[in-house]
Amino acid sequence: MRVLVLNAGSSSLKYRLLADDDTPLVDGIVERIGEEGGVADHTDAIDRVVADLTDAGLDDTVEAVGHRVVHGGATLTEPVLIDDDVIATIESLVPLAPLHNPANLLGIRASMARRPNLPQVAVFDTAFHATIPPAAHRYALPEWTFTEHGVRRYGFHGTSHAWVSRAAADHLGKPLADTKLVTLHLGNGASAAAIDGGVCVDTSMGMAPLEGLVMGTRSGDVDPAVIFHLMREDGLSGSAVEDLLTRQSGLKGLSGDNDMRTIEQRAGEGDEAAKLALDVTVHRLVRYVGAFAAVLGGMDALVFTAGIGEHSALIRRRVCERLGFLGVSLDEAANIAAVGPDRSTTISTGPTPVLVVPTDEEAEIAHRVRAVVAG
Ligand SMILES: Nc1ncnc2c1ncn2[C@@H]1O[C@H](COP(=O)(O)OP(=O)(O)O)[C@@H](O)[C@H]1O
Ligand SMILES: CC(=O)OP(=O)(O)O
Ligand SMILES: [Mg+2]
Repeated sequence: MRVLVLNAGSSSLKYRLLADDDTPLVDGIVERIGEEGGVADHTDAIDRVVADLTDAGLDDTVEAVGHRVVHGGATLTEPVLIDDDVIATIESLVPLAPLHNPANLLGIRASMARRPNLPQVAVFDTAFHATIPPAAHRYALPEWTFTEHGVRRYGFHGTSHAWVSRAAADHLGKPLADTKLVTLHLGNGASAAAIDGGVCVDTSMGMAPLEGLVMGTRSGDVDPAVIFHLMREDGLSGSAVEDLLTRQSGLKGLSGDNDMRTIEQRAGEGDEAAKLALDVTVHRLVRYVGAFAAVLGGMDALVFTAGIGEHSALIRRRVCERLGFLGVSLDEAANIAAVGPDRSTTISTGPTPVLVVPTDEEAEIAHRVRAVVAG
């Protein structure tokens, strides 16, 4: 079955048409959406996909469409055929994934309007994290916040964490069922996961894709007191604080730029704000790796993936340098050679392997789509 996959992230739209045997027939990415030098918004990005498929003469050959959907909430924990109820649920979760679910819905609606007779399947970032036990998914808040408002940790990037955990076990030559992994998905959004025997037991993102690591424009962890303080002292409204934490913070808040390539270049030229952005990013990563190694009771391997994880030798080096106590010993030649790989690479010679594993959310989504359509 030929599957078209639409993977809308906060800053990019990745798309791929996969043949029966997974060969990519059309493969593209629209980057820096809404930024200088990029297209204006996700609607323009979708137009680019349609044009690309049409130019290739393949638009009519699509047999099913797979949509990455970031937030599936408490009920959508498996890939599903999209109908009106599914759309309504995804829409109701927009406040919890404001940078993502609207883009995912745009893709779904555009695709359903153009091809109403094709099976359209939603694959959720949250699904892989549904196994996280209450000790890790509940916040220390009163029960009603959970029962009435679904306040809990959901976790994101699950499609990627699932894919790279299997690929990492393959690369190590170990059964996934016997492997404890910490996976770091470092893209524009970033999250860590603790995976025990293929089952996710903890992750750094929370109710929304806002908690945890430092991201392109998102703060990651902040003391909630910061929010009340700014509301009181600066008169910020709730939505102004939300905008501050989701769109004006992270790398962008610290340095003015949200693209890691630019920040690395500026830091290399001695720019203090860019250096601080790197320092805070690295420190937060080290903190989560240590915490998740403790959660797992030991780590068989550490995995780097996604845009920064796969391409930034600098971030990998700086994190690994601080993990000697966990059995990591960086192989710098392998680390540098791992830049831009299309296969997994080991970059630590210590007892604990560190792997660079290219993620493939599109392939993972296509497999899920075939399984749903096959029933
Ligand atoms: N060669 C590179 N060196 C450092 N960072 C890189 C490199 N290539 C891409 N990146 C970073 O990867 C991030 C985007 O990752 P990606 O996984 O594509 O994001 P998205 O969350 O939009 O899917 C950006 O911060 C970008 O600067
Ligand atoms: C959930 C999330 O943060 O996704 P992305 O990294 O693609 O923005
Ligand atoms: Mg992404």
